[in-house]
Amino acid sequence: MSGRQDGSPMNERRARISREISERTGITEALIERLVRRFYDRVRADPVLGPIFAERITHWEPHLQQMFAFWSSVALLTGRYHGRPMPKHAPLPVSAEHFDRWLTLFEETARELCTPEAAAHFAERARNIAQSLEMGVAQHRGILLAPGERLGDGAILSPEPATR
Ligand code: HEM
Repeated sequence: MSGRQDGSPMNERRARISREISERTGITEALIERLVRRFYDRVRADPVLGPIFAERITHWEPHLQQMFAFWSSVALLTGRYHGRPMPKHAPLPVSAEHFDRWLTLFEETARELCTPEAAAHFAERARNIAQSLEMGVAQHRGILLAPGERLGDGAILSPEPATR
């Protein structure tokens, strides 16, 4: 973690960008903290996702702190997060249904706590990251997903044919 907040032009520029996003969307560090805490309360109570987390996370507070930094970096471009999510997710026993459930709970929580604009800002980023994590999980199993394809239990789920 660098965590250094000197007055360099780079840091000033980053701070200005974060402030602009915050003013436009209403997203603040305090809102991120509320969102993350409530989201993981739901994840832990969820029959599909709860057991996967329970097996891997015993101390929740450090994970939550890491997720505050992650969402601060993703939503406000603060650069607070320095981890690498892909290696942590690639070996998980998950498929499309887990990512869909994760996104449903996350978006529900965001809609409850945020303005529509902030909820959309979070949801768009969450979907993109979830998609790339799902591709990473697939690749870890030797499966290359084409655009629109989803990861089934060990197999590929083909995209639905377009309905007209
Ligand atoms: C199938 C759905 C998901 C499951 C079951 C899952 C599970 C987990 C678990 C168990 C960890 C802790 C890993 C460890 O410390 O060993 C973790 C960490 C993390 N997850 Fe997920 N996750 C899911 C989806 C997502 C999505 C969609 C995002 C982002 C939008 C995300 C972001 C993160 C981040 C940033 C970390 C911290 C990684 C680090 O720096 O250590 N996860 N996840």
